[in-house]
Amino acid sequence: MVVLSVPAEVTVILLDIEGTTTPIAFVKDILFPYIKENVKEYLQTHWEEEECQQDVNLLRKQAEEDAHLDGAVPIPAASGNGVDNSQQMIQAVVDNVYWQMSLDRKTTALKQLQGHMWRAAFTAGSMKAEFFEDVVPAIRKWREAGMKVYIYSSGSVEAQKLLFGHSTEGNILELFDGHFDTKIGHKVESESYRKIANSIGCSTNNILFLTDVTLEEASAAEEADVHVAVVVRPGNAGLTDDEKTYYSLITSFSELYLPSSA
Ligand SMILES: CSCCC(=O)C(=O)COP(=O)(O)O
Ligand SMILES: [Mg+2]
Repeated sequence: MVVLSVPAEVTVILLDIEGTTTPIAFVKDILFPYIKENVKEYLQTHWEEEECQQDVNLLRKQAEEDAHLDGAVPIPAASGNGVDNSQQMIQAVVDNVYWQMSLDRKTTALKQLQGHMWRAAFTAGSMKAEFFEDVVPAIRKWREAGMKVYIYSSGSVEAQKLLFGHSTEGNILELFDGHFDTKIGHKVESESYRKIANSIGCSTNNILFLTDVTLEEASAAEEADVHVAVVVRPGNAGLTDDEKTYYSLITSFSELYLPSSA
């Protein structure tokens, strides 16, 4: 088995979700289709609720920022009352969500609505998150060895808690010391990793970030002096020969060797 030695200065392991703890197929074939199939009905049912209106306002602000992009779908300002107005607005939000999802955008606005929508499916037990089989045993071992373990995903913190709280392995939220999402900054910006270190109360070089995305995520983390290992999983995007040479690669969390656990 390949073994990757974790530098002695590392005290925190920061985990991506999609393609790292969880198969991309679970996200693309279960989580995202659920949104597409249910977004219209969800908006119609919850339209008058404050949480739903906050989600719509955030999506509208994002749509304004996106106005210059090819194919962007505007969400008009609420101009009047009445069923027709609400139905037009709902259709605009649905079209905007579909457009953003067609580009796999990671905007806070889209991720917030998605998190709220998944709540019903996870809490009803009709959806259970999946993890690669090495994930839970490895995290338990890291914690026994004294590591802190955090999640950093584009999925909202609320969605992350649903995922880890309702999984095929039960509720495993206790395995994490905390969660970060795009509210701290996007995963492709190195400043986000500095803010995470600051929030945890450690230096960036005390963190090892595990992700499947080399271009921009791994590189942004590295730029902030965070240690990075790229996780190669079935279904993940392929890596170039240069990326394979440049990055430390693991195919399972069990390949990480912690000197402190020897
Ligand atoms: C609770 S995570 C749901 C998956 C998701 O929406 C997503 O964007 C995953 O992004 P990641 O940063 O974990 O690759
Ligand atoms: Mg990922």
